[in-house]
Amino acid sequence: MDKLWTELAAAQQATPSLRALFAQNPDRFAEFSAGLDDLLLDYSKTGLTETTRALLLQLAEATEVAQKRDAMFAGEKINTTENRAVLHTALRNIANTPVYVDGADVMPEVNKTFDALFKFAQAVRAGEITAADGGAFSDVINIGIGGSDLGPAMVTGALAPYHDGPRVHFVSNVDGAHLADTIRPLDPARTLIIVASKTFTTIETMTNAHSARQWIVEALGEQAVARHFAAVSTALDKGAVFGILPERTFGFWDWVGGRYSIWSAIGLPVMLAIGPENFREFLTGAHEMDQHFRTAPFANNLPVLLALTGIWHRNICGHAARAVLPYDQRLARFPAYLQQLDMESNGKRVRKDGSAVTQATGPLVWGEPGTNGQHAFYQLLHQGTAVIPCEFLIAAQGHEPAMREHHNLLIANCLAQTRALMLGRTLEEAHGNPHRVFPGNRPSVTIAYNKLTPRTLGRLIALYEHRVFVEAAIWGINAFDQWGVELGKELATGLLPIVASGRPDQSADSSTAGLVLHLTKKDTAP
Ligand SMILES: O=P(O)(O)OC[C@H]1O[C@H](O)[C@H](O)[C@@H](O)[C@@H]1O
Repeated sequence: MDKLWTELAAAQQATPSLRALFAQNPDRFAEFSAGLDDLLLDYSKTGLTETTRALLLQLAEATEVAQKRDAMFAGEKINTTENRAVLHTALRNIANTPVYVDGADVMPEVNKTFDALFKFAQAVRAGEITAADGGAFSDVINIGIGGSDLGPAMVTGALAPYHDGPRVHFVSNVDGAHLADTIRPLDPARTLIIVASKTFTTIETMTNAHSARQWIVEALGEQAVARHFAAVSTALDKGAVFGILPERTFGFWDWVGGRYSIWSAIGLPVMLAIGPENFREFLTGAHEMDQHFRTAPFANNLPVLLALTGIWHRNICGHAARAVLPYDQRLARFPAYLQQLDMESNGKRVRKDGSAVTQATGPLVWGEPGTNGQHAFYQLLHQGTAVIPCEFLIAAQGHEPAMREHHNLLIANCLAQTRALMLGRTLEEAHGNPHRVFPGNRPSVTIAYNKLTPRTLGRLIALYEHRVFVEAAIWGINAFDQWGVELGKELATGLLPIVASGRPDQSADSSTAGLVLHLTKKDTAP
């Protein structure tokens, strides 16, 4: 395997510029793109050549990506540090083929849970499950954080044209401002609150849930809690303690990672907003990508190819970041969603066996929708000293046919950016003005699709999930644990009494002690 890395590094040195690659090969687009129906991955504007692509495909083989993929789908406990299977794919297994964990088929339980969820969502939407006063719910607040927030919040935003249910709001931050600003315009009598937490112990979510409970109790009385709350968790008993009825408590399983949980009961706010049928379409799209990932030859396999561009940029070219740039306003939260998916999964420094990695792992992932980003940070993408590979997402059609002129502008801008990054502008083309020179040769991939439907969104998310999987498989790391978030949580718990008392003890370092004193002194501001 070391030999492959060495050969890749040598081949990279010999790679012509993107300008040259396109000049040499008029068929480059056709040869360096792949698709699944209308979903197209164009990676021709990266430096990959036939040689380096072949080497990367060999690397995927040498690191047993296919075997690791099959082990995941088969329900093997590939999350070794937590001794768990990884089966978010079972949640969208609309083919309903059996999926075994510890010898038992999980599909009957999955189907039962979806039946209950869809029934609940439909009844709330139809005004059959009502608020304490017998009226319908007009608003829903999802209280959750991390995977219990980013997935449903992103998907709810992305599928706005399909909303025909109650308005859905999201509260995640423990900063009281988030809850306060969300509830201010809402009527507690018309509001359903979902407490979404895999563990039901996350301090931010529990704190927000208790304050929201107080808001309901103060306005409607203690007896209203049962009618105004629902819970989503793997710890079903903990919801009952909170006063949430068992029939409004929806479970999922330890084999669903938080950042992979949008396909589970965590998707309840989405089901409420767009309805069970559209949610099923969303699951169908993801299932189609799963099937593609399992069966397509690697040379045409979208998650594998997207992962290989990632490996090329991170490990062979040494680029530390990648930008995700949806030219799709409704995907505004997609970069934030991917930050958790990618960085919490692949921000690791030891392999599965505990040995230190010898290759760089997950890059910094960031981004904003275009065209907005163009007027903000694209300066650095084009002329900054760091090269940041970009991933553009764009639909052929918007949901606003009467505004085609807008959409044409969106497409033209997206393509112009990929072209500008690739071509750059020479000193000669810039008439000798160095400030107007663009180095160019900056790579990007473009993911294009017909329209951002529930099904397409399902495919897109599954594409990125499996991309993260393939990269982790090549690096030999566990993409499914997140021990790196624990230390901060432990220290916060230890600091809370000190902050509450305003009296740091001997154990605090001078910076922490100084900051505690500064932040807990009486407000003397004018
Ligand atoms: O759903 P919960 O158990 O409340 O967890 C919410 C989030 O918190 C944790 O800190 C993890 O880093 C995330 O992966 C998780 O999604």
